[in-house]
Amino acid sequence: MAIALCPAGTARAIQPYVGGFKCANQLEAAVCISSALILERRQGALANSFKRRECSTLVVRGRGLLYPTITVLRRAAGCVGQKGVLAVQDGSSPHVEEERAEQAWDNAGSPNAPIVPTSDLVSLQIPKPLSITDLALPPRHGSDVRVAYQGVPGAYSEAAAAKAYPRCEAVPCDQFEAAFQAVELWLVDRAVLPIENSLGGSIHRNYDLLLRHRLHIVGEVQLGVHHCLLGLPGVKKEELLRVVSHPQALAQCEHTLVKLGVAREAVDDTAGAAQFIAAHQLRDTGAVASARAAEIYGLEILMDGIQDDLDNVTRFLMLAREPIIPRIDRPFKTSIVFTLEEGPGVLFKALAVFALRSINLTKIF
Ligand SMILES: O=C(O)C(=O)C[C@]1(C(=O)O)C=C[C@@H](O)C=C1
Repeated sequence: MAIALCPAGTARAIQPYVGGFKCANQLEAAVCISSALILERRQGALANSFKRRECSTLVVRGRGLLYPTITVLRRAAGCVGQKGVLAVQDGSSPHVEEERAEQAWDNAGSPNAPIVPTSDLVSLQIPKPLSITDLALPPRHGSDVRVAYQGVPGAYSEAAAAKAYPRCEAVPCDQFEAAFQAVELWLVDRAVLPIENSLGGSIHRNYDLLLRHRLHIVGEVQLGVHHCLLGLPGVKKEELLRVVSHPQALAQCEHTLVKLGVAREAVDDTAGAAQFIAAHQLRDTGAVASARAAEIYGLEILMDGIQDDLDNVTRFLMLAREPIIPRIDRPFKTSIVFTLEEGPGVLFKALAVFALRSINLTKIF
């Protein structure tokens, strides 16, 4: 199953809706959902019916800022009980994404229900498109969830993804922005985001990312982070002049690194630091990273368990396009962001809302 979009080659992805592509004054989107369905939307008019056809493609077309909403896609997917998949186009060369629809969607609407009315259509921002070349998409290997993480293989975020979704396909992204966009553009199902560490505290930058994007927290996982000092084979730790790693990892190993008397340099992720040393054969440079990173990049473990506290735990959030609707049969954790007008006692009053309903607060940020 495959889709190619926008023959003119000017399509731009629209965030955060699935399959939204703005092309000049027209919108085109396509999603591949099954081998037996086409959703047709006529130019300039709102379609209100789905047509079943012998075709492997679901296509939605419209003029202006129409957008195929998740409702549309869900409903369409409901026709065949399969999950939709999206193709992305950037610039003039058409990119085609292929994927098997593997998961049945919950609560898919009736195929005959009306499409979202025009009044519901909202203006959408048009972000810089994420191109397929920005995010290499390996084959699925039968895994059931694709999880984007920031870093390269061997990063702790990859381990967190595997802990949360043991059969997942972890998709490396060079930046958190790319991981978020990958979810928003339906290239992956989830993104994993480190949010807090037992030694370093809150990761403020990532809280800001949560505010800037419209993804929802659907889970969390706590991972024991066991840092090693890595170097090229044959190198002794006394020979190191500098150590590179993610700033959080460097902070978590402060005591050891101070004792070693090395310069510290921050890079994007721990495993990336290991990869960098291996790629440039840097004999005077060490990396703070996982034992798995040592294995992947052919480095030696010069010191093991170098974090300042043996119980070094990082909490990671799992993000998805859609929220989980909390059930009442078990407790759910919810994150709320709000602002208050300046004034005496306003914070007290806001918190009273929770206290009066016996809602336990685990963290105020
Ligand atoms: O660089 C990595 O390996 C990451 O997964 C990032 C990260 C972080 O951002 O805190 C995750 C866990 C550790 O606390 C150190 C680094």
